[in-house]
Amino acid sequence: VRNSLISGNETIKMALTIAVGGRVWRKFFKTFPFRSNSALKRFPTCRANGRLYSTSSDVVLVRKDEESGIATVRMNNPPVNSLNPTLMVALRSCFEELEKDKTCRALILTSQKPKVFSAGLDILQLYQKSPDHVAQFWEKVQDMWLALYGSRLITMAAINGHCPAAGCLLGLACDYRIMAEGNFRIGLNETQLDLVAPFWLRQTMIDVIGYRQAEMALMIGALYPSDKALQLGLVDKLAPIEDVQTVAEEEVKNWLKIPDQARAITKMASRKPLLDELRRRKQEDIQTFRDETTRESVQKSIQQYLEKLKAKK
Ligand SMILES: CC/C=C\C/C=C\CCCC/C=C/C(=O)SCCNC(=O)CCNC(=O)[C@H](O)C(C)(C)COP(=O)(O)OP(=O)(O)OC[C@H]1O[C@@H](n2cnc3c(N)ncnc32)[C@H](O)[C@@H]1OP(=O)(O)O
Repeated sequence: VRNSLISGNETIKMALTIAVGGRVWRKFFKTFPFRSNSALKRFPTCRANGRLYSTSSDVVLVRKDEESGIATVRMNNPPVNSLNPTLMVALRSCFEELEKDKTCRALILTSQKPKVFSAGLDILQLYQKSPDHVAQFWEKVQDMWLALYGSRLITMAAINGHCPAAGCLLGLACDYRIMAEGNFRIGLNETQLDLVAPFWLRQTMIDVIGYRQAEMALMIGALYPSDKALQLGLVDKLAPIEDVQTVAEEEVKNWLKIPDQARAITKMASRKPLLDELRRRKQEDIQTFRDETTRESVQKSIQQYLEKLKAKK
């Protein structure tokens, strides 16, 4: 599925879309439905209206520049932006609101707390929890990823610190990654916790750094320092930590010179197969995650990992 870029029918649909001029975006969204409206209603909204705006829970801060159409989305879940249900729902809601905002053209995803972009999934949510809890948790991961990976916007990760596991998942879902120079690490270290990255996350890693490097990185659960990540193509640019945001804004401005429509259609042409595959296999993926994570041996590994984290101090 992954290798067949886009079917003949879809290519014709896209060509028609381009041909109809004024109604182009309506057709475009019909061809590539990014989100479900019913799902939107279930989540807290986060309007980006030109001033610093925070969601009801304050875990996501959004500032949109009305002139340029660039929104900066800051994760604000101290101490390490671990992705708990509240943060994931707020992120998803935020991505979807920005998607709907016709004046928004780009989003920069970053951390409010420099030195840690995100510590990945909240491990405590995976430890000694009921299968139902774990299943619901995983659906939130999927939905957050679908909203970001399937976004029509220019998406840029301003990785201003450590970026392991699901932190890296967020970065990989973006179009471009700028990371802080220095002693910060990024990668998919799931195997170190006895977890297996799901097919859609593995695929994005392969798409970004190529098969051989991705296979190796995933097997050993590698966390790379930023210079090595640059060399592998896991990130696209490095900047001093205090400049990551500015460099991201400059990069977005270059991307804004490309017409939105052609850029977004091109992006969707390459991402649609994977988006569709996850949508199709969503329940199967949830069941696998639930069954794997609640397995006794995995629970033991998670417990040991948590103990190691605590013992660090
Ligand atoms: C076929 C498919 C089958 C199955 C699928 C199964 C799995 C799919 C996997 C899905 C993909 C994603 C997985 C994940 O994201 S798992 C999370 C992995 N994350 C990590 O390994 C990072 C762990 N954290 C760190 O390394 C450091 O905290 C970090 C980020 C480098 C920052 O270091 P530092 O600033 O020194 O901060 P501390 O380590 O002191 O941490 C402060 C505080 O936060 C707690 N904490 C850290 N990380 C997490 C976390 N991820 N979840 C929950 N809590 C975390 C830490 O314990 C400290 O707590 P304290 O109470 O001691 O203050």
